[in-house]
Amino acid sequence: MSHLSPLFAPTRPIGRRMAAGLVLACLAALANFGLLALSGWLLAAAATAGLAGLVAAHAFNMALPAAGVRFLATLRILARYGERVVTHDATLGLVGQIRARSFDRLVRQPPAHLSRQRSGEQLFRFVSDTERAGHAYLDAGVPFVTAAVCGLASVGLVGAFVPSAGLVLATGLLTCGVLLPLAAGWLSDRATARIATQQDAMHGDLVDILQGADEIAFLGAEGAMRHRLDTRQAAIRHARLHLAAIEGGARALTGAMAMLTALGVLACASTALHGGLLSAACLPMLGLGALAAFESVAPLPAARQMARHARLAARRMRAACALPPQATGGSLSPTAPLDLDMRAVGMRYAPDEAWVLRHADLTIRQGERVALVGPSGAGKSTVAGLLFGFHDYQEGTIHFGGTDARALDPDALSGLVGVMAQDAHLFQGSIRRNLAMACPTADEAAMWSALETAQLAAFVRQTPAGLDTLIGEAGLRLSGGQGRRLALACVLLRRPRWLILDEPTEGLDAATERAVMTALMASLPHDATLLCITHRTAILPFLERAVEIADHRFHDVAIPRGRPR
Ligand SMILES: Nc1ncnc2c1ncn2[C@@H]1O[C@H](COP(=O)(O)OP(=O)(O)OP(=O)(O)O)[C@@H](O)[C@H]1O
Repeated sequence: MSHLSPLFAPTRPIGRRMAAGLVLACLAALANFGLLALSGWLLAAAATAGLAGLVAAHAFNMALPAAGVRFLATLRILARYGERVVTHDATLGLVGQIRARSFDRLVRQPPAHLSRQRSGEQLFRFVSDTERAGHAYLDAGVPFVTAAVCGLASVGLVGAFVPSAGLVLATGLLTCGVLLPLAAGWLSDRATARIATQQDAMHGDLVDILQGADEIAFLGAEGAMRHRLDTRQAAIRHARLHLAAIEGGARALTGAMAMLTALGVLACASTALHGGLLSAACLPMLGLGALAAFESVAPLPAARQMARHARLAARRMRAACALPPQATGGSLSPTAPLDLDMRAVGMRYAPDEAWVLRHADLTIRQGERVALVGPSGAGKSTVAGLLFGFHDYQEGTIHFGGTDARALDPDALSGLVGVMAQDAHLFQGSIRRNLAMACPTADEAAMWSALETAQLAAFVRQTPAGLDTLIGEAGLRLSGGQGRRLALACVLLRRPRWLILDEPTEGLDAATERAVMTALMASLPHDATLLCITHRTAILPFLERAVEIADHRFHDVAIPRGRPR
């Protein structure tokens, strides 16, 4: 059970609902067993009374057992209905709780760790694995507990009438309720693991395909992608068929075993009948009761497979959430200047990859306006990621505002530093929604002011819906340049004291680029820092200092002078 705790341990209210669901499930199974057994007894007793003559038939009291049959039938219906409602409600609650807990843990993990995972696989873990793990109670726990309770009760009752029949029933139930699920589980574990692996990879592929749909179409790679998905799907189908065959075989064996056991129970009961130890009416009661007892063990091989699915899902969730939360607590001093100080930093994305930065020193003082330049792939974007913890570094130290960057509280940092990444994401919805996401407290005047600086206000004004113009998923209804300017407006709206802009004027014509840079520089408070990551020499004259990344280090370089026009 260690894998169920603490990520999967139910809260007290959910635990109570789970327990109530188990009680109702057991009640429904016991009512079913009692109903069949009592009906068998009633029919046989009525028949033997009828055969014994008119007096015996009149003396036979039908009312009480008939009322018992009606009571058990009603109880079975109500308990089954209640069981469905309560167990499903508890399961939904449990899944929701597991999702909330795992989300909480995932978001507190170091961004460097999160950014190394495939987003599709992360999505799968979060959606599917949490559901599977939460369903362990419904798909495996309820059937096993019900079978155990009903099995014990039926063996007890049958054994109370004829002990040898109880022994036969116990042997049959143990074979089908323990040995068969174990054997079925042993045979299906590899297929279950294969399904999990393939589904993991397929969800990763699907997200890749959705995100790169345009590129796949342009490259004419639809066939290759379809083939890849088909291959995975075929492997999943094959494994599922394997599981279905095992489950079907186990069900057939359970059916055969139920018949054999019922015959064995009847044989023992007949011996007792001949010995005068049992009345004839009890014979069908014991036979039907034995058959009814097998109804509760029939789902166990499938439940064992579900338990394995849930166990794998729980293990993956636990692994995904295993890293300790990002170390925080390095609060920034309100008086210390927000200087960035990198000393002898060495960074590479993986131990077997080339160093991006090595022995790299850089100091940027608060209020400086700096361009970070260098050839493509030199490591410019990596520097922004290092400050925010999206990438980890292996050597040296990075301090921001005098505090170790690794220990900085991400919330405090995001309040001070605004980053416009190279692939800045826009959210589906309106322009207003995107601006409000960046700064929920901003009023309309502030939104327009940020749009003015980003040179997007004129475009928004001439659209019929203005700020409420819908921009589509990931800003698809905007041009590349408009999307970047909206992303810039979002960052400016937060009025951060440090601004990191990765290619802010990418996709803009020369005149708009100049207008954006002029308005941006005019809007910055004098103590705000600007770090512009850029290839575009046209924006260098707007800045005070240029730093080039070459040979994995930072080098100050001269800015071509001449005032920007
Ligand atoms: N997530 C990643 N995993 C592994 N390597 C990466 C990753 N991101 C970048 N790199 C590698 O790190 C190096 C620096 O990349 P980076 O994006 O920082 O360069 P850049 O100077 O910003 O390039 P560009 O100007 O083309 O945007 C490159 O060699 C790149 O291949």
